Amino acid sequence: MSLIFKNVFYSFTQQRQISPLLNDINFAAAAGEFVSIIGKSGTGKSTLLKLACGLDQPSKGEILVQDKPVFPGAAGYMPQKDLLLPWRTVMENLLLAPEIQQQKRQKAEEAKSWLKKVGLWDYRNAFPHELSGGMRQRIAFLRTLLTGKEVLLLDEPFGALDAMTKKEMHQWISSLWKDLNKTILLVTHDLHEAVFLSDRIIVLHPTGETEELEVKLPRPRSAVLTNEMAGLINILESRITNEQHETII
Ligand SMILES: Nc1ncnc2c1ncn2[C@@H]1O[C@H](COP(=O)(O)OP(=O)(O)OP(=O)(O)O)[C@@H](O)[C@H]1O
Repeated sequence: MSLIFKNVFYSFTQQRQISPLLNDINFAAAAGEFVSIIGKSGTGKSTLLKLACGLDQPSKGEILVQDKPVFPGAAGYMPQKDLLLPWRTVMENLLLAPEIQQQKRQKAEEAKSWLKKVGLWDYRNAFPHELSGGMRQRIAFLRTLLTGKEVLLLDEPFGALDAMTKKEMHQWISSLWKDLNKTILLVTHDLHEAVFLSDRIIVLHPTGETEELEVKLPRPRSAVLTNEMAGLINILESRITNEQHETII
């Protein structure tokens, strides 16, 4: 397993609620699996990703990334905002982290090859303000890929994009991911996105508990909403809105 949450509890010290924000979270993501986390606002999705990044410690329980206790930098992280530095070109942004880690020369070839592969080579010397929202997110995703980590944590990366660009990004990530063999944990509010991209969806409830839904639809998946997809989205919607939940599967 690439990522394991074992009996994880988490409370903020200054938290007003009596029960913990995350309440005995258990799940595992296999190598190469695409898992999404959905849930109402404030249920702790971003907190869960923060723990998976090793940026904070659970109050109780264990988090393993590739069979080792998580540490900062064990997984690649992509936030909702692309955080590209406006004064650096696309290539310079891609090579920022390698530069700090003194791996710029080794990673430069890899960065070039990714830019060519995804059709952004002509933009290598462009500055972020010269790119569309979708292009910026592609660069931000490539930057996460260049970390070379097996586990990638994506926190609502397409949340700020318009509907059409978002759809294009779904197709793009999905076709890229099938050859990557990376484990992806995606936090999203978009149920269609979760169903289109995921092998498995974890619903985080306000009680701090979870339930899971396996997405058994064959790939590549239809860009147009099918009856099966709509059915799954309905199930997820009812699970999110109904706090008195029973197990889905
Ligand atoms: N540093 C903090 N100290 C205290 N409480 C916090 C802190 N950060 C977040 N919280 C609270 O923890 C809860 C979960 O926050 P989190 O951002 O993880 O939720 P989320 O499910 O990702 O929300 P959203 O869907 O709105 O992004 C919220 O009620 C939030 O107010």
